[in-house]
Amino acid sequence: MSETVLRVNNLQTQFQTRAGVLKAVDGVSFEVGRGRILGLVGESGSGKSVTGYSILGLIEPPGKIAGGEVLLNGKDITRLKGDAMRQVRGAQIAMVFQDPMMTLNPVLKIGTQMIAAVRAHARVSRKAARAKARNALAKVGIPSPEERLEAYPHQLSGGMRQRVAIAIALLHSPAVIIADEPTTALDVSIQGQILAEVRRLADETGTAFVWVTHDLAVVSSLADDICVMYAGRVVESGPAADVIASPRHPYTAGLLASVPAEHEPGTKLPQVPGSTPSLANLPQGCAFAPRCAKAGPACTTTPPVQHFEDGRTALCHYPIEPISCQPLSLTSTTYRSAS
Ligand SMILES: Nc1ncnc2c1ncn2[C@@H]1O[C@H](COP(=O)(O)OP(=O)(O)OP(=O)(O)O)[C@@H](O)[C@H]1O
Repeated sequence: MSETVLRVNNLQTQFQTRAGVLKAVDGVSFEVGRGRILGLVGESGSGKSVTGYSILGLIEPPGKIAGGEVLLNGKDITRLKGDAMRQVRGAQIAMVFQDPMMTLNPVLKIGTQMIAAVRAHARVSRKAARAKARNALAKVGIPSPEERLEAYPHQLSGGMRQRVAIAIALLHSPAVIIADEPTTALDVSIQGQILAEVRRLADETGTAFVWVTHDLAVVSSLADDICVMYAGRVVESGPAADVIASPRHPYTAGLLASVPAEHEPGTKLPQVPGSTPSLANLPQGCAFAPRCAKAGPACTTTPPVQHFEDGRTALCHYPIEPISCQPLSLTSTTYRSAS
């Protein structure tokens, strides 16, 4: 296991609403090693994005981090405020959003924006900042980077804009990048190219990624490790290949069973039968029990975290026995670099 760069411990993020306190993230823990990619997967509303925003200190009232720690290279960043957090964000930990225009200003040239981003965290000349920006564009596979610096965002395709957003995130060689569904809106072949670049970048630069997605096909081929979230909790975690080959939590098994064999990256994860519960009205005990074929009498009480071989976990009273089955091929493309 590579050196841990991000450790999330018992993170709790809540929103005060008219319906009461919503526990959007309820005791989430995971860690990511240098150069590793963690896939954070689950249905809509499971708490993936709020987890990402919490790590970056981007939760605004009526939301708040109610407990837990986010250790970046061993230092708890949940305690940082204002400027101190802004210094960390962008330099040591960065975000890539689904819509690159969350990062890019439509009325400024790419070069102007990237130079400003470099100089926000480093005392360097404009010339040196421009060279750094050009290198970052080249690193994410953008052809003719010098020309692209002179372009406005609207002059680039969606895929190129997302590559620019990734290049901006990489400018300061952050320890961690949180990526929130950054390829979901893109054409499948462009998505495949970007995922291959991301795998290469993680391997070459050592930047760790937390990759938030609905799409198990993406996770199965891109991620080293998986956390499956349901109703604000991690219900299963472990090495991606092992979890996909032999899920131990009935929810993960349901997600996998609902993925067609020829599932293409970019399509939304089909739903497990039943609907996701309202966070304002969760059942007692296991939140998944009402949808679970394996639910039994114990499920009215909070399930324990079961620890299995190879660091795998499942939050379940009745975990599935390990099976030796053929590895499920969710996609014909793998995004692992050759090294
Ligand atoms: N500002 C907010 N106020 C109240 N509730 C919120 C707020 N932001 C998020 N939530 C709630 O937190 C829960 C988790 O949301 P989150 O966006 O993290 O889910 P997700 O798994 O990322 O889903 P999606 O993939 O659809 O974005 C949801 O029930 C959502 O309604």
